Amino acid sequence: MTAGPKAIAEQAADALRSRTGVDAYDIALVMGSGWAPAADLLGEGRDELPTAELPGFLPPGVEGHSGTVRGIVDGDRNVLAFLGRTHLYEGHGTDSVVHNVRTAVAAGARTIVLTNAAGGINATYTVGTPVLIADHINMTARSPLVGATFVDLTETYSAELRALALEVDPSLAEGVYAAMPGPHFETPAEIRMLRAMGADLVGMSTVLEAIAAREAGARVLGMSLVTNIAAGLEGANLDHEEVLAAGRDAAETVGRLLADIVARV
Ligand SMILES: O=P(O)(O)O[C@@H]1C[C@H](O)[C@@H](CO)O1
Ligand SMILES: Nc1nc2[nH]cnc2c(=O)[nH]1
Repeated sequence: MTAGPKAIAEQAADALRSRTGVDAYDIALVMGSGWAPAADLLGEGRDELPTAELPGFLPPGVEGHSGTVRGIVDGDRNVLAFLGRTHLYEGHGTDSVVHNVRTAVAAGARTIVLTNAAGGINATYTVGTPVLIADHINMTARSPLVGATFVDLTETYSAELRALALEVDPSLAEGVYAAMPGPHFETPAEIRMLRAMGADLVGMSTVLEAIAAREAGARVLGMSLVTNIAAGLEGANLDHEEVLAAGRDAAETVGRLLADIVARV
């Protein structure tokens, strides 16, 4: 009988421990498209290894997702940063999407920071705006959970962690993140639908990882970087290069913000 996803996450955590010599990580971050350079500001990188060398991880499938995991020493805390993620649209199923979070929890992390690149729907957002995720709308119609695991999602994105982030920058916007299956971007009609549903941001990741983190009892902080205005709300067409370029431009600002928030967690 093949090992279940949580057993594989335990194996990945054990492999991580033996590779880094770190017994437990305090906090884990997932760096979305364009966020990897921000990780350089999180503290002294001590270990870095390809995630594909750990059980259950797949090689990177998307430009801007390096497929490495970095162990960072931040004062007296051990921070784990996944420089990239696996997306649902890569077609490997939900367990592959949330394996990073399950491995981080198995390695001791009880705080998970999920970052992503997103399209801006809220008219007050401009490209380069970091937005705290207050809640999400899961339009993927998928869940990483199977069976009668009725996980409460009332406070998926920790109010305590959001308050900490707002202490760092009281001007931070907060918004609702809608996750679409992708990999295609949205039609203008879909963006109008999401806006009518109350979404401020639209992306293709994060929500399944957040659900898996909540099932595991970890606190979640979610942050989007608005890398483009969502389809149809402004003239320009959308492409991944634009997303990555916006991430590079904002890396210093969002990296410093993230470092200041992580230091308070
Ligand atoms: O990993 P994230 O959600 O940041 O990646 C975003 C969503 C798509 O995967 C890609 C589109 O450009 O960037
Ligand atoms: N679904 C979706 N994901 C994104 N990631 C970055 N920009 C976008 C966008 O406009 N739509």
